[in-house]
Amino acid sequence: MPVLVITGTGTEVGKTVVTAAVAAAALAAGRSVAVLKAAQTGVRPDEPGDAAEVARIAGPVTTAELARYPEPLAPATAARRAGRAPVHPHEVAEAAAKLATEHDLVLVEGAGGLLVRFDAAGGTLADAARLLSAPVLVVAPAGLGTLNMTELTARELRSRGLDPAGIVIGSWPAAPDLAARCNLADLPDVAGAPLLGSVPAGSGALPPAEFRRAAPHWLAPRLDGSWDAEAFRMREAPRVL
Ligand SMILES: Nc1ncnc2c1ncn2[C@@H]1O[C@H](COP(=O)(O)OP(=O)(O)OP(=O)(O)O)[C@@H](O)[C@H]1O
Ligand SMILES: C[C@H](N)[C@H](N)CCCCCC(=O)O
Ligand SMILES: [Mg+2]
Repeated sequence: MPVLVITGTGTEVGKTVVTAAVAAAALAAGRSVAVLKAAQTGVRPDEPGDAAEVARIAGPVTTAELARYPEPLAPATAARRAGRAPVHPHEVAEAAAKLATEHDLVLVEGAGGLLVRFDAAGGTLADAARLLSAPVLVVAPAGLGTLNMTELTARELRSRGLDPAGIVIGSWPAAPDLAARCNLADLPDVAGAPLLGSVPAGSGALPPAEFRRAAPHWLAPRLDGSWDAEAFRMREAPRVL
């Protein structure tokens, strides 16, 4: 199933920008793309959320958002405080599976890092990825502190039988410092997964046409949507179909 789950080492690491880059690369390769933001927090009803931001920058993708809560918090906390129903992992998996029947590629963006809770039972994006048997892309920052966070995320994925498909650096500085430069060699080692690209800092603010032209060059070819199950070593049939 053509679902790629996009998580990160935390919030504000560039998941949305990376999602847009992957979407743009897939669109440029002639593929149809859907972007599912599992739960959007910290955005008012009249504001564009992450999925809309991807569409703005990357181009014509189908967008979906399962719930929106105004406070900038973890979805479970924001839902509880708003007195609203949370989003459960099986709902994320079902929505992604449905979109996958109609698109060549479905990108599922979480909220914050991998273990951020979606519901009061402690359900997370990792649970949704597991239900989908989907590969998980890990977005990481460039600099010091990244190795530990990335290894923790990759280990957690593996402990759940999930596959860290690779790492993408969400915001690569124009003048990378020593730690950022060293991370290029060390990240694949600590994560046990390839570095599949890096998005230059500031590119989220590029004119969309320029972003779309450049995006395929920031990513390894397999992230343009031409990847298949084998490339991402998917091990099991999807459970929600
Ligand atoms: N490569 C980039 N170019 C431009 N801006 C960036 C880039 N990476 C991150 N940013 C900026 O940093 C902030 C966080 O990025 P982004 O929204 O992609 O993070 P996120 O990981 O998706 O966070 P969330 O957990 O809220 O979904 C945003 O304001 C975004 O505009
Ligand atoms: C509001 C923010 N931008 C994200 N959407 C939610 C991030 C939740 C992080 C929770 C945590 O890890 O402490
Ligand atoms: Mg985001």
